[in-house]
Amino acid sequence: MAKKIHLNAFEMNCVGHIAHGLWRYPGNNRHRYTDIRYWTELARLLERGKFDALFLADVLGVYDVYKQGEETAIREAVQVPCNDPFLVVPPMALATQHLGFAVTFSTTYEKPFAHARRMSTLDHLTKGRIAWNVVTSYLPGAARNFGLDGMIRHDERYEIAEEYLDVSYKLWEGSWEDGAVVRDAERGVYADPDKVHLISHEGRYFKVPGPHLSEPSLQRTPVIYQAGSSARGRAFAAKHAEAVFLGGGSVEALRRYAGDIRRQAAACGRDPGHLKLMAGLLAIVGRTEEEACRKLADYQALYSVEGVLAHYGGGSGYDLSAYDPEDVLEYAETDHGRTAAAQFTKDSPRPKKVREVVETLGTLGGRGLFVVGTPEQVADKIEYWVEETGIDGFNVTQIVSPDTLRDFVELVVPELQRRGLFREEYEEETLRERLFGRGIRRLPEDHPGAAYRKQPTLT
Ligand SMILES: Cc1cc2nc3c(=O)[nH]c(=O)nc-3n(C[C@H](O)[C@H](O)[C@H](O)COP(=O)(O)O)c2cc1C
Repeated sequence: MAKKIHLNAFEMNCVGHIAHGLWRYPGNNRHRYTDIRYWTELARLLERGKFDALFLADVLGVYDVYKQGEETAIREAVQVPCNDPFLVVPPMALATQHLGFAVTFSTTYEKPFAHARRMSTLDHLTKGRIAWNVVTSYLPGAARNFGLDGMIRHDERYEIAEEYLDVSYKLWEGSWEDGAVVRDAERGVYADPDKVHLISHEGRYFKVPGPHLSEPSLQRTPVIYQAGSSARGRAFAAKHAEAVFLGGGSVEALRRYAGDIRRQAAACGRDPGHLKLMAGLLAIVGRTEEEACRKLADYQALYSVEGVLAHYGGGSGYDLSAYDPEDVLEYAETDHGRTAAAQFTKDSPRPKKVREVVETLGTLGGRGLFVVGTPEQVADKIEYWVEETGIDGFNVTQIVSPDTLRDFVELVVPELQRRGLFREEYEEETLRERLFGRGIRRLPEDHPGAAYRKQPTLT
């Protein structure tokens, strides 16, 4: 039987997420991101399309590498203005019954104790439909906004993330026992103190005695997503992630990253089947090929190269305005995102001149899996990419809102369902069950967080 794929919508609480300049496209609703109804309408659309989840990216600073300043990012609305991704989840959860929500949150700047409660609160309110996309951030402005002079070194950010997750697992899995909450009105006992434990964490970066402030939610630990495909990022994903948003713009890079993460997961004692690997997908769909191509031409005419270069500059650390266009872009290690830095250097099949990289970036779809065509043609490419790379699904990027995702829901999803590649109905209650099967509400036994369930009382 054909492998069923997983679909997330890839979004961000801002005007210019990925398709920079397209806020000018007539009828684009992106400017409505500050209206709560924009989000509930989007959530209902995705639920109509039986999507697994809405995946919300986030950053905590302004992109200021390109042309050594923030002007371009602000003028072009490159992920600024940008609002908090957590706060749009409750209204969307109220407007839906099944759709999951994966929210990006960085382990580098805010402490784990308050974050653990925020995630437990959302897991309660969504009835087990919440996921956490674990990132370590890559913008110098974010570091400055949290009182640092500059970014913490790239690999040390992942060391902090390791301890951050340990604290989180202890709070989610090891503090409140099942059955701690008794709600015994006659005896006047809401919770049994003997079943609520300190976590007594003392580590290199965090000191958290506990106990957790939230009572156990359906999933306890939210589904753990991770996005960051550097060598250190892949090692982190192999140990912790249940779902990975892979970087890498080519089939070869995706295949290599996917294989590496699965091999490393097995080496960590995890069943590689307990990780779902997703790639970003830009799909422009028409009822006819001509219609799809006309949409592409209209979108391309408004696509902002300046905006894309500002985005790429922050992600990779490379200010392409400072290079000679005829120079070959060489890999240089920075503390920004190393997946982005590798894309046109180490991951490129041949050396690329800066001029070529700018041309590629300036072309819609230049950075990843991209398809323009009829529903059948899009489904054909989706089948091909899954077979060629071994990935399990996609984060479907919104170009024009809500057109892009509405086209995908109304035209591509039925074709995928017809081919037996995608669910026709939601069957599971929680997000983790949707990814791994009915009854699997909590972390599997082979996940490092599960170890804290077995630990003796920590008080
Ligand atoms: C596909 C993809 C999506 C990402 N999305 C975000 C994001 O929304 N916010 C963020 O701070 N970092 C994001 N990152 C970057 C990493 O998660 C992380 O911030 C890290 O510093 C850079 O990762 P890397 O060097 O392992 O690529 C993303 C990376 C990839 C590959």
